[in-house]
Amino acid sequence: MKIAVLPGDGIGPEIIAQAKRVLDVLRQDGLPIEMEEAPLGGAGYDAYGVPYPEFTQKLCREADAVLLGAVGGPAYDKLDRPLRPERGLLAIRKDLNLFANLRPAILYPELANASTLKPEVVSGLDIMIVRELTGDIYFGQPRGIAVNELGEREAFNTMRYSESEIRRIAHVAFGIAMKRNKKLCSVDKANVLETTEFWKEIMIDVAKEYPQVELSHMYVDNAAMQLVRNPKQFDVMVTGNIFGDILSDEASMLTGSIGMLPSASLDQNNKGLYEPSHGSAPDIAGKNLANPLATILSAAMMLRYTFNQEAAAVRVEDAVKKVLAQGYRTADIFEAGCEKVTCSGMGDAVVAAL
Ligand SMILES: NC(=O)c1ccc[n+]([C@@H]2O[C@H](COP(=O)([O-])OP(=O)(O)OC[C@H]3O[C@@H](n4cnc5c(N)ncnc54)[C@H](O)[C@@H]3O)[C@@H](O)[C@H]2O)c1
Ligand SMILES: CC(C)[C@H](C(=O)O)[C@@H](O)C(=O)O
Ligand SMILES: [Mg+2]
Repeated sequence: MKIAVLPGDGIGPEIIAQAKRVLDVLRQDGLPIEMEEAPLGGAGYDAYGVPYPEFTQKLCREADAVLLGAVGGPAYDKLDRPLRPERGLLAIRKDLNLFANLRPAILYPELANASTLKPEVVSGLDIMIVRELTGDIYFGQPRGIAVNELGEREAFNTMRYSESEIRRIAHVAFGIAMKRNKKLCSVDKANVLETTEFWKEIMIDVAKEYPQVELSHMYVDNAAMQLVRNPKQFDVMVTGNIFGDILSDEASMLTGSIGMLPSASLDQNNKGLYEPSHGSAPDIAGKNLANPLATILSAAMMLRYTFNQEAAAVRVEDAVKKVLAQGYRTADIFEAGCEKVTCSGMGDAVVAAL
């Protein structure tokens, strides 16, 4: 089980350290886990002058899975666009063909009060957001900032999806729906954008191969509203790269904190990159305050999706449930009556629970 570990920037190294401790426990208990580290994002720029260095690329290509912290930070925001940390993240997703991004928003019962929504709105929540990750306006050409024919500067990006790109993510989403409650909601803006009108057409076509799945469609603006009005109407949601980026951050707050939302980014063969859905949180970096649970839960997803180690994945998830039941809380999910712990303190608790 060869894992490339990319701590990244900001809180990345702090949260990755805790996930590594969890994997160390599993290794001591017999899983053949090998971990090797490499820099990505700002750390890549600092070490090699580029956000996705060749050294990192080679390690990730050779590994079975990649565990990533987060990238980015104010120190790098003034760099030329191709050198910025976020470009490193997009590059690795594209390079490894990680087109299927799974972002499960699950509310642990103990955190019902940590959500900013009323407990009855979110209790029992279990949504899987399937986000297409290597297409859309993120990668579409042409893009840029240029002077137009009137001599004025203008900026442009291109929303683009090919039929095969939509088909393959549709199959992933329908496959997941088949294993869950056989309900899939495809989110688009087909009333305005041709790209997503086409998306909807292909979703309807692929649905013929999954007659047991009930497919519905929703415009993205309505979906954003419904996610806070009545999130439990959703089971599996599938959408494009940009809408999925936004809706998954929104869904994270249903679970109490963005520090709770893990993710898996998979290729056709379930090789995957696993990372929390949140960013490098520069405001709390270096203070040992970050919530490491999204990263630890991402490691659990890695055990499940890439390594087929369901029992080990459940063991990690159960350990997370246990520490929450024991009342341990990082600052982002803290409530009165609980015990506030640091990032490494939460790691201690999870290791003890394991
Ligand atoms: N996958 C990634 O690597 C990724 C994702 C999103 C943003 N980013 C980058 O991160 C930087 C900061 O972006 P941002 O501020 O918009 O988003 P962010 O997710 O880093 O932070 C948003 C807010 O959530 C809090 N937060 C995030 N993760 C947390 C955790 N684990 N525990 C407790 N609190 C947490 C932060 O303190 C902040 O207040 C930017 O450079 C951005 O490009 C990277
Ligand atoms: C940092 C950024 C490139 C990234 C994205 O937009 O995909 C992030 O927001 C995410 O959700 O993983
Ligand atoms: Mg995002």
